Amino acid sequence: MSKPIKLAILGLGTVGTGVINLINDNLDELKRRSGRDIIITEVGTRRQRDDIDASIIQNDDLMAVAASDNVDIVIEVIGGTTFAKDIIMHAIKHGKHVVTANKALLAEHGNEIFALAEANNVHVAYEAAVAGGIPIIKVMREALAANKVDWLAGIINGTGNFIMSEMRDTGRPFADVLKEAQDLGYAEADPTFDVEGIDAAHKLALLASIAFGIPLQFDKVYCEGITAITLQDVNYAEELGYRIKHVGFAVRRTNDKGEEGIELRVHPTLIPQDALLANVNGVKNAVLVNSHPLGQTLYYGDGAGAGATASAVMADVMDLVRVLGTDNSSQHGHHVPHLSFLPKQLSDTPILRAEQMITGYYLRVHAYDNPGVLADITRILSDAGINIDAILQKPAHKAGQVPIIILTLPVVESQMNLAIEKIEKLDAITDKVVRIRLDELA
Ligand SMILES: NC(=O)C1=CN([C@@H]2O[C@H](COP(=O)(O)OP(=O)(O)OC[C@H]3O[C@@H](n4cnc5c(N)ncnc54)[C@H](O)[C@@H]3O)[C@@H](O)[C@H]2O)C=CC1
Ligand SMILES: N[C@@H](CC=O)C(=O)O
Ligand code: NA
Repeated sequence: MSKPIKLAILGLGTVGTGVINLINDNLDELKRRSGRDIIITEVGTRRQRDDIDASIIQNDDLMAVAASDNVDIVIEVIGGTTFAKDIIMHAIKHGKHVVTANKALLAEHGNEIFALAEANNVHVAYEAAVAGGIPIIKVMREALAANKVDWLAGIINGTGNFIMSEMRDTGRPFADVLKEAQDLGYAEADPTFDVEGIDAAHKLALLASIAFGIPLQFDKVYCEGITAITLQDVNYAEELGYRIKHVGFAVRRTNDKGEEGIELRVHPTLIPQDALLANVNGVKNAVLVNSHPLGQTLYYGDGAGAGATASAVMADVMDLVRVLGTDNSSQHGHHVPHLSFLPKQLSDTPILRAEQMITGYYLRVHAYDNPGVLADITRILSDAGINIDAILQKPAHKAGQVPIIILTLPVVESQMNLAIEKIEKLDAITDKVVRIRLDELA
């Protein structure tokens, strides 16, 4: 019988505890699939825990655990981008394979971390970092490896989707639902990462790199969260046959000169109610990938939570167990490149600036119900070359002001900015124009 595979878990919060539970529950499955005993030898924890097996060494010196001779694979689930980075670099330098759920760290420092891993002939696996339990990294790096990806669109933050779904279905207040998402273990340590779209932007940066073969560029992802979305807009969108979802888009575009660019954006967006992504609710995530020649494929499941995330962590461990079991465990043998494409083959295709992005729009304009105001607004839009798809004028709600809802066809953002500036200067307009993107891609 081969030697057991020895794991260290750094951080015993939601995910770390989920991994211990999974191993206890499914030990037999793991062994029958890998042919090896998989044992946790050490954990890195701030406080001693009396609810874990006495054979596991508990250590508050995480650096020592990461370099221990008693460990083959280091699982980093402490989160954050400073200490977690030091510790992963330390583990790599000590020849350990690493499994991490830390999308913030990889989105911001992945280029450096992956390069160090390659130089040290070890792997950094990160299935849990994107869309929780959905095996999207494996799918994109392996199952779709023969395809050229044109675009992908995904609901990739469980907390945000849970909040949006609950608010729409029950009218519960934002803060109340966020608290529940935290209690369920879905939210980040700092939940502004969830509700301001930062977590989704981290995940989109990772997905885009493996989809298009570009270096990680989190700083170029356009990012809007869900905090400005009101129930009023949710309801108007529903009246018009749309649902508002927080979606990440990575889209390859070619301009009329044949130059390629990539749109990377996360934001709330209206999508048709009968679209698949419109019906992904609660903590579920979904990623829709359009690739050539396969066409569209959709991946769906729990995007957060202890069990789902532990499933992804342990799927990576199982892959590494197989690598460790081969004679040649180096990247030249059985290793799928970290970003799916060979490091020297990553391309410098530019990421488009926000003003160059193309989407449709939902506009909510508040105006005094004067004769001609609607004509003025539609003239400004048509002068800017913007096609209107639908208009809804609601009854006056305060002091003779009417909300006017306009849906437009796709337009370059810079054009829409100019049109909105002109609309806001009209005398009859009382408030800033509310704008939410609308995307038929999803
Ligand atoms: N909760 C979820 O559903 C998912 C979480 N993730 C990622 O997994 C990672 C962990 O997330 P959670 O388990 O939810 O967080 P958590 O906050 O529940 O757990 C983190 C644990 O690490 C410990 N820790 C932090 N710094 C430490 C240090 N210096 N020494 C010892 N212990 C330390 C904390 O005390 C805590 O117990 C994060 O990177 C997160 O983004 C990824 C996918 C899903
Ligand atoms: N906070 C994240 C956890 C999983 O990545 C989320 O809610 O999606
Ligand atoms: Na995943």
